[in-house]
Amino acid sequence: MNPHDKDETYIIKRKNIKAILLDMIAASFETSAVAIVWTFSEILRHPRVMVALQHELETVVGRNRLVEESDLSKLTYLDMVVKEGLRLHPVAPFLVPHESIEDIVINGYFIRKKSRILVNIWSMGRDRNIWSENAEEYFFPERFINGYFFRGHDCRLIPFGSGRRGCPGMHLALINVSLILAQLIHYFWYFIANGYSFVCKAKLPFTWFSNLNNSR
Ligand code: HEM
Repeated sequence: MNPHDKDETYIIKRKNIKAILLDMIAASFETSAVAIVWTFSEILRHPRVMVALQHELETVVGRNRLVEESDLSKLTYLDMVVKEGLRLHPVAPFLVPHESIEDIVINGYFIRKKSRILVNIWSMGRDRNIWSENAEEYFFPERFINGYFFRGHDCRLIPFGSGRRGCPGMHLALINVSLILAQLIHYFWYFIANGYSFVCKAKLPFTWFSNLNNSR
C-alpha cells in the first residue's frame, strides 16, 4: 500500500505498525511468562509430577544434550502438564471482552445485540461436572491422557479463546511455554526445603553450566 495514494481507503501508516507491534508485545510476553510461572509452581508443589516429567525427559532426550523444539512432539506428559496448568490458571480468566453482533438466546438466556460478553474460563476449568470431583485445586495432568486440543468445537478448555478472534499466537506460545519448562526441569533439580525455602541444583554435568552457582 502506498501511504501517499489518496484513493487508498485503508492504508497502514507508521503509527498503525507501532500499534500492531505494541499489541503483539503486550499479548505475548506477559501471557507466556504467567503461564510458565503458574505451571512451574504447580510442578514444584507436586513432586510426583516433577519426577514423571524428569523421567520422560531423560527417556526421550537423555543426559547428553539439551532439549530442543523438535523433541516437543514426543514429550506427551509435558503436553499434559501444560494443559493442566492452563486449565487451573488461565492467563486471561475472562478472555478478552467480546461484543454480540445480534440478539441471541443461549440455554434460555436472552443476550441483546451489542452486549459486552465476558467468558469465565477460570470457572469452566474448575467445573466438577466437566473435570470430575477433583477439578478444583487438584493438579492432575493425567486427566488429559486421551488427548485434547485447544481448538475446534470442544470448548471445555479454551485458554486461547476460540473462533475468529482466538489467540493468533497460540502455537508460538505453546512452543515457548513447553520448551522453557522442559529446559528448566531437564537441567535442574528443585525442591522446597523445610517447607518454605526453594532449592535448585544442577542435574546434568554440562560444561556450559560450570559458571553457574549450583544451589541458591
Ligand atoms: C500462554 C500464552 C498465551 C495465552 C494464554 C494467550 C491467550 C489469549 C487470549 C485468551 C486471547 C483473546 C481471545 C479471545 O478473547 O477469544 C488472546 C488474543 C491475542 N493474542 Fe494471545 N495468548 C498467549 C500468547 C500470545 C503470543 C505469544 C502472541 C503473539 C506472538 C499472542 C498474540 C495475541 C493477539 C495479537 C491477540 C488479539 C487477537 C484479536 O484480537 O483478534 N498471544 N490471547
